[in-house]
Amino acid sequence: MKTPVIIEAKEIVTSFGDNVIHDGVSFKIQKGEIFGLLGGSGSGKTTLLREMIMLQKAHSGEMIVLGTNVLTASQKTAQKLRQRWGVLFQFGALFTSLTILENVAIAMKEYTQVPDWLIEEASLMKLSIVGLPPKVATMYPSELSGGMKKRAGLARSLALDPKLLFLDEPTSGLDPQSARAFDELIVTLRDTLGVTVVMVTHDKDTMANVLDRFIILGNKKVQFEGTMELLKQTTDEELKKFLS
Ligand SMILES: Nc1ncnc2c1ncn2[C@@H]1O[C@H](COP(=O)(O)OP(=O)(O)OP(=O)(O)O)[C@@H](O)[C@H]1O
Repeated sequence: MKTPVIIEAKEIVTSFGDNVIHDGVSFKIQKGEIFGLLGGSGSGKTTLLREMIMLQKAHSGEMIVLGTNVLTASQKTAQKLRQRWGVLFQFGALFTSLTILENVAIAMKEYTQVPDWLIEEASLMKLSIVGLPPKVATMYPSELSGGMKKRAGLARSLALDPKLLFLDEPTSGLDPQSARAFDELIVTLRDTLGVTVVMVTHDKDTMANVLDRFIILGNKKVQFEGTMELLKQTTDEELKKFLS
């Protein structure tokens, strides 16, 4: 049976004024994979991710996410769609004046009619899924280490039980040990919750150990799409840089 496609980018063109960032970018992300957006600095990885989650609009092409072309989606469709994915931005962005439990509970409070006691239970469960102990619930972001903050951010992105997760540079700013532990957590989440994960990363270890497939952006186009095994066979000197 063919694996369903969760995201398909077709001939995406993006420009900021005269500055063309993507000029005909196409790729597919399949259900259940951990997919990477790679490329040199300024190649347009984050912009592509922002286009998938409707924070930015491509100039032309199609960006089909969970069956909807997000470039032409109505406001109502867009609002519903946003509840079907979770996002963890590079700088975590936890609300500093709220406890960790309150941070995790925000989306549930806003988008569901679930009673408060159940939201609290569910939030504690999300914390446990990402490997944080219950005592963290009453703490504030400033009291947590970088790795714990990332985990709390991840717990928050899981609040509405999304089947799709977007992560922007998830291991940046973490020490090597925390970064590898976070990598393992991503794989565990995919294996246990069945989420599809899309991430921007520069991290060579993440690339080798976590990603099932990835694209490499360069010269405004997709220079490579496939697995690490496939990349190892490349003779292209520019692409080889992603192996070392
Ligand atoms: N809102 C914006 N207005 C103007 N230019 C922008 C905007 N957002 C991004 N750019 C430009 O688009 C290009 C791609 O940026 P983007 O952040 O997507 O690259 P990236 O591959 O994620 O880079 P990095 O790895 O350095 O984070 C850059 O040249 C950037 O300056």
